[in-house]
Amino acid sequence: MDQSSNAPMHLCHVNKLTIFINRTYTVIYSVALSFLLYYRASFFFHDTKTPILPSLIVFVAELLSSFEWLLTQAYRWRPVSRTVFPERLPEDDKLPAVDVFICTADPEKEPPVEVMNTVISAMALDYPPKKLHVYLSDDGGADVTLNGMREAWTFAKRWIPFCKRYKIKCRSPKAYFSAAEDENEDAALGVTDFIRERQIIQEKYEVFKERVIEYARHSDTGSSKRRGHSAVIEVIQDSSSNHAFEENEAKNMPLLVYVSREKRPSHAHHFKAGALNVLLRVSGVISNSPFILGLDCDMYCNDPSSARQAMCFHLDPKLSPTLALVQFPQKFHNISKKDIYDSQLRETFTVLWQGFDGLQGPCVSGTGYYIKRLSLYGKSLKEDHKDLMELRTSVGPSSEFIKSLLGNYNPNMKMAQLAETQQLASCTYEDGTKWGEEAGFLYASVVEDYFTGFASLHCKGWNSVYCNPPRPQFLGSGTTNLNDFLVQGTRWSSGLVDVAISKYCPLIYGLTKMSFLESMCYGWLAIFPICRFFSLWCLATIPQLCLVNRISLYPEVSNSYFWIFSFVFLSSVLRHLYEVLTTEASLQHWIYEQRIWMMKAVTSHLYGSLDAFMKKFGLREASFFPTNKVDDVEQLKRYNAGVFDFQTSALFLVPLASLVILNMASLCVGIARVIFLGELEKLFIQGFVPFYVVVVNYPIIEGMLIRKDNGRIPPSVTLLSAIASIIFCILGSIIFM
Ligand SMILES: O=c1ccn([C@@H]2O[C@H](COP(=O)(O)OP(=O)(O)O[C@H]3O[C@H](CO)[C@@H](O)[C@H](O)[C@H]3O)[C@@H](O)[C@H]2O)c(=O)[nH]1
Ligand SMILES: [Mn+2]
Repeated sequence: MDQSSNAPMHLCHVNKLTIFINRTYTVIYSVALSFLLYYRASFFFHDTKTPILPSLIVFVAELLSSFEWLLTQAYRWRPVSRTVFPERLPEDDKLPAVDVFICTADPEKEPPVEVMNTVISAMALDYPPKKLHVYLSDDGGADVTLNGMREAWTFAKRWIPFCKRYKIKCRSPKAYFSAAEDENEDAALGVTDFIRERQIIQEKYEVFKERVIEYARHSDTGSSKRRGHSAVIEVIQDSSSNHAFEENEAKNMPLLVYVSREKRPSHAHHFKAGALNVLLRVSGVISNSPFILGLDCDMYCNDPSSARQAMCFHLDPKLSPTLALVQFPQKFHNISKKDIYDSQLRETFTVLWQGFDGLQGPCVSGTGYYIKRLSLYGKSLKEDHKDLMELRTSVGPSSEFIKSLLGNYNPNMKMAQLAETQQLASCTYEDGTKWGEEAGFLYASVVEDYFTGFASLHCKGWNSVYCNPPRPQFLGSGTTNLNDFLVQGTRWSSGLVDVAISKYCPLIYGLTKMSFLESMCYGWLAIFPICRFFSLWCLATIPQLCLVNRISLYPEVSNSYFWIFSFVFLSSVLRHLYEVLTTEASLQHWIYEQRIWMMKAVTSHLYGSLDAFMKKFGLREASFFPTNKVDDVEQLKRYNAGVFDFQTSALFLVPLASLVILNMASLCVGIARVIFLGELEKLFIQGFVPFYVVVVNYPIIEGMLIRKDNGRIPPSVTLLSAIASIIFCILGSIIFM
């Protein structure tokens, strides 16, 4: 390791050409948009024949989507990418310690074998074992998880040395053994010892897996257990010994700790943020590492080098004083070539986060980040932390924990500390403290990651970086059916809109606390669900209703504004296509995104926004239903074949189907008018809107009218939707006439 040289541990690349293209586009498109909005606005003064209401609604929709578009330009202002040189890090004994936090909540939706694979992969990170501590938070309080951890520990004692000896890259045993040989890039392939040993380990893995499955069969995984149970904290170790730290050192094993916080139905538990805060406290009195790797239970380490890669930034003296976290992208192991739901979240992790990175850095993205512990303690530490009384009111009464905060702390576990963890994980510990408001992960939104990154980190002067190396460092399971996808999208929208309509709205609160462009990025995330559901609902109904009622909303072909509208539409579509193609996705994927973007806007974004408003007015309670990580064989088959699976709630299906029916009907009226009245020139744009909606959403039509399998849209839903769109059409006509 060359420590003496001054070579940098990381580089940041600014792509000048991309920046030039992006900024030029922003300018040209802004001009076109201004003309478009001018056309609309002047319409109210000149045209007195046309009813005002439809034009007004369309105008508001256009204003909102223009505003949304403007905010996204911040992400295009200065995208950067980064390279790291972990080989230039200091010696192992100079590396800081890392605590890994893994959260699981429900053994039925999150298969224990997979969760254990994540645990094992984290234990096998390429990092000094003495400096690695893995904590699993189990909100399900399930026996299978605790027993699974004990089994995982035993298996890891064989697995870790094997991985290290043969430099295995993929350290989740499940992923490793299920990959084809050439995918694993095994350096020692062909060496007889290696082949023999791999065989033995594979058998051990099968035994381990069977035992966990067996536990799951007999374990109490009922929902009553999930809602209420006492705290269980256990350092996993061999039953014969009684000092985990010394023993681990001898065996070159990282520390492994099971944490199931106390939960009572009478106490709000604040979902994942609550779980993470318990982990912060419990780990504080056990290992108290200065850095934390946050992982979801399905996100296994696909490459052991992530900790070292992250340290390339955290140990850079120039960056480190203000650097709160290094974020890796979320990537998924189960993405189909025909990713019809855009489960890979392409735009977020290939375009937006790079743009964020060129400013003050991306927000915390839930999983796959290395964060500085100190940055999470909020106000309590940045200000004078010698005032003990104030610390007590802020982080609670535990003196062991306060000792850990003050830094003069020797992380050497004693029984007393372990007893202290019971108190730290109890559901009353946070009463009257600042946990969730200033300290730790924040509770005000179910997208705790986004909100914490915003209010606790970037607003307080911390920065972050985004590291997206060619080999994915972490791989999780993406959603593979429409239902999970829309439910997840609804939760995200709800959590984001929570922030938009709170006093923390980034477009106001953020302006004085961070750079203007950074607050635009945060602002876009908070308000896009509202903008999109509103503008999409309007554009999917108003021009169509007007077409049926012979009200004209757009300029005729002969009008010069026709070209403005055409340019705005075509260039945005082509711009999207360009981004899709330059981020290694296919032409087909571009259509998938256009479609799922519309589908999400009229369902998830709508319901999420409503949910947020209802919570605000006290009409609903916050909820967090973990995403299902168990694949239904049939649904998975459809996803892989690129066929929509419409087995989801009618709440999602009816809006989708009704809107498509309405658009089909208005398209027919439009065609009739063109044929019989020769109104092509007059109707071009207004007829094109439903045409585009129908073409892009063809799978919905197929699901209603053509398919006969289980995944189609049930006839009853189609009927209901048809009735809904007829009623809508009649009501609309009455209002607009
Ligand atoms: O009460 C809860 C609910 C969830 N979780 C865990 O939180 C993680 C994320 O939940 P998941 O169901 O996978 O939700 P996703 O929508 O896939 O998660 C994304 O969005 C969340 C915010 O809504 C972020 O916290 C996640 O990191 C991010 O991956 C999982 O490990 C869960 O076990 C808990 O620990 N306790
Ligand atoms: Mn997830």
